[in-house]
Amino acid sequence: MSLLDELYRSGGLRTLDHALAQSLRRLEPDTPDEVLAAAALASLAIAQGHAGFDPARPQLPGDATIDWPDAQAWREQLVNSRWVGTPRPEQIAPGDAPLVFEQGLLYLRRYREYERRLASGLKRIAGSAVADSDAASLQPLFAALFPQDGDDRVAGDGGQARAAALALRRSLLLVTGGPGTGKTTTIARVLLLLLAQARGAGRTLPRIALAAPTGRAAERMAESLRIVATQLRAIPGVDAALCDALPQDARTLHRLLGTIPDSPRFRHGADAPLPFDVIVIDEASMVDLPLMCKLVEAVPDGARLILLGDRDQLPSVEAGDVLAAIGDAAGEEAAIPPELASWFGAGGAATPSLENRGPLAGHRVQLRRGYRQSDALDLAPLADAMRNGDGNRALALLRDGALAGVQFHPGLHDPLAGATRKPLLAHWQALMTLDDPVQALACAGKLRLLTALRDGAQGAHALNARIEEALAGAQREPYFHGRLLLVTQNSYRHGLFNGDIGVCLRDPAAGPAQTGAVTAWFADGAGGVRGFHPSALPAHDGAFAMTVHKAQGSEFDEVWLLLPRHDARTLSRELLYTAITRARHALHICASEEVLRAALARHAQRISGLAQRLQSPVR
Ligand SMILES: Nc1ncnc2c1ncn2[C@@H]1O[C@H](COP(=O)(O)OP(=O)(O)OP(=O)(O)O)[C@@H](O)[C@H]1O
Repeated sequence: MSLLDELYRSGGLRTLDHALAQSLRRLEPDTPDEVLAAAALASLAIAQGHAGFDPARPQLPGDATIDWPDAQAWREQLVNSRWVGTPRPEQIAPGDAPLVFEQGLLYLRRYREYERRLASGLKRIAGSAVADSDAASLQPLFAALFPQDGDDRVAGDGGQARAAALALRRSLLLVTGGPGTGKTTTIARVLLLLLAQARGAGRTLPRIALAAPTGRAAERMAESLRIVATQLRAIPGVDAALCDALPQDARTLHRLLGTIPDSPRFRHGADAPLPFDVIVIDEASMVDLPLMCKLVEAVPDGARLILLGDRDQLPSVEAGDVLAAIGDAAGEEAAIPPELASWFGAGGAATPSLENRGPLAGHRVQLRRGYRQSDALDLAPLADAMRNGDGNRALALLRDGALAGVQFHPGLHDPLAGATRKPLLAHWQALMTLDDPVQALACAGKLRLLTALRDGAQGAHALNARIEEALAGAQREPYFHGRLLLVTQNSYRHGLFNGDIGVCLRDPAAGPAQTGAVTAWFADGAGGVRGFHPSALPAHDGAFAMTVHKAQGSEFDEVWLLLPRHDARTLSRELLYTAITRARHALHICASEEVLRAALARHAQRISGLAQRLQSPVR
């Protein structure tokens, strides 16, 4: 049996992957079987979140054991195939070859081009000079925003102040850090400095855009920014008029770039750059390779791009772990620009030296200290252990039971049965007693059951069905009073986005038999709500339980995390870290020790050539 047939029969390939290989065979029947198989695997790689396929690390989903070809011989066959282009790194791949072999990876041509274009776009932004100004005039405001005296908590570990200083001097900046390390707080201060800088130089104020990959993340970003703006007004030496000029709203990346109906293209791109001088993207770890490429190409020359994110979270579902690659290429830490070192007193001189001299060196700051303290939840030690994949430490902490707000239920595979059923259902039953949409949505955000899987007995679908039945009976109406909904598709027409959560409420004046009296309510992002007839909604699911992937970018007061009975490839330390950091006040983990340990031993690693491209000098 040919390798391609073996792969297809094993069930690991998708029909699409197989069809690509078959079409190459039809066009040229002599194409070696290994080349066809590699083409199918390059197509499958995208669906698995990789940018390309590495013949030295072949793998299929499922348990099939395949006798893989020797990696070196396989590579040679690929580079000698007419279907495979081998352009130089900065060269556009030839249009007549659907595949590209480069840096040891076989790419679908389109994804290789996304990587090449993204790398070249990031280098363009990193290399462009920022508007020069008299830095000294900003020093008093900087000192007010980032006091350097040891007692003041705003000085923190210096990471926030360093990020701000760098943002003044760099047109590309990556600010990474875990939840509550002050990314939004810092960026609000940076924006204020940039506004003050422009005003001091007599220039028009910079046009600022805030965006995030999902509607929920954009809403959270805008909310945090509004809170920080209020705090900033109270700082002596900060001009309230400048605080008023801070942006109040954030949008999704799709909306920022301008979707064109039924097209993967956007209105803004290299030919029609975004009309902004400063572009800040939150939750950048969720942005996939094609979208980041399109964003970066739409950043106008001379504009600033600031990416905020937590690289330890799950990478985007689609291809590429872009934030991690940019982080790797930028190196660990950036030094304070020498011209601003005096702002940091004695500490300014002791800045890290830059070992890494690539084009992105000096463009990243990692915020390390967490500020979002809750007396109710002591999450930091567990989050650190999980982030580092330290199974022994994580389990010791969980078994010990000494972390406030964290409860471990070892071996509990069904929280909807036994002693945990009642308290879980009680929360949603309380939701069903509410009539006011604002209150109901606030109540909805308090508790969420998170699962690693979508399908199967422990998947989000089955759990939602069981919760819905428990709440409203087997004969329930599809949109019963108190049902939670999760939007699974972006709809610009509705202003509803993948990940948005809504609640169905019956009009209190309507009789029980009255149909059409249920409205699905969603937050409008400005403290209000918007109602939709359920039949008019874009694609949606139930939302009492949801996958960790869907919960990314959201937070809940109480999180119940349910892991599958048996280890699964989707489990990883990034998935666990993302899940537990969704909790604000209480966290319950239902899992066996073996599955937790196996998950923490696995990295949600993505195969990509981006970091290497970003490290090579600009030509
Ligand atoms: N230097 C600081 N001193 C005191 N409090 C701070 C400091 N930085 C941030 N905080 C507080 O910590 C909390 C979290 O800050 P912020 O929302 O900016 O973090 P974040 O990294 O953007 O979080 P997330 O990843 O959840 O979006 C806020 O309540 C903020 O006021």
